[in-house]
Amino acid sequence: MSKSSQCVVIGIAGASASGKSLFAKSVYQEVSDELGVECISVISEDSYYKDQSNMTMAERVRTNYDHPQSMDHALLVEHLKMLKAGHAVELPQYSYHEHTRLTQTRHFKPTQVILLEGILLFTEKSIREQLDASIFMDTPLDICLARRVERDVRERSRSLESVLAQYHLTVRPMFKQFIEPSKQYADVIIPRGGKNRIAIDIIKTRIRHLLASSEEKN
Ligand SMILES: Nc1ncnc2c1ncn2[C@@H]1O[C@H](COP(=O)(O)OP(=O)(O)O)[C@@H](O)[C@H]1O
Ligand SMILES: Nc1ccn([C@@H]2O[C@H](COP(=O)(O)O)[C@@H](O)[C@H]2O)c(=O)n1
Repeated sequence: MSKSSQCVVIGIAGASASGKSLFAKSVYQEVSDELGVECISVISEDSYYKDQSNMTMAERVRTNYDHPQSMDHALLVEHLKMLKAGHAVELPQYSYHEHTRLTQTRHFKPTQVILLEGILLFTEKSIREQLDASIFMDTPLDICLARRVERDVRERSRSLESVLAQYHLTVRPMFKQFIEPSKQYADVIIPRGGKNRIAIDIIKTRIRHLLASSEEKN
């Protein structure tokens, strides 16, 4: 991407397991198949969970990962500003097994469109100010819970008991306190989740327009 090109950031928020990643992945796959991998990329807010390498595993397990303070949002905002200015960043890599950042980072160059997905994105004004469009995945919580149980047991090495305990202790209460109220900041609210075909097509059309108008300017 040349420094004069625009870098558009589309935020995708919503409950855990509401389908944010799947939605972002589907849009990414289809846009990159059509227009090339160099024009679009995905960043997960989860990469910006705070580093906890100085804590014991017992302490890490007790962290409330659904509270805004668990995230290094200042670093995320700094990176978004750098990407928008045409500079590459060192993207942190996160381990759900270790509950902390990995030591290695990923060298990440700006693309014309960045899909940024995460539960707490709209709760911070400083992040909202960096978003060019905001999408909220409005999937019923019971469906999110069923999907989270399956995903966390399969992909995040969790037991059924730990997923349910965490859900009652932090995931649901923090959704009610922080995430659900942040829906008011969305430009588009998408029901049902990551496989909503019409929503994927609408966002793809918007991206095509953004890319076309950015080419006209250059
Ligand atoms: N519409 C859907 N139908 C069926 N499964 C879905 C749907 N949306 C998401 N999933 C599945 O639910 C799980 C959680 O979705 P994911 O996209 O990881 O959620 P999030 O990023 O919001 O936490 C994943 O295993 C995903 O494949
Ligand atoms: N060490 C961690 C870090 C995060 N979580 C949970 O992940 C959820 C956010 O990710 P999604 O892909 O589901 O949006 C969040 O609800 C945290 O509870 C975790 O369990 N362990």
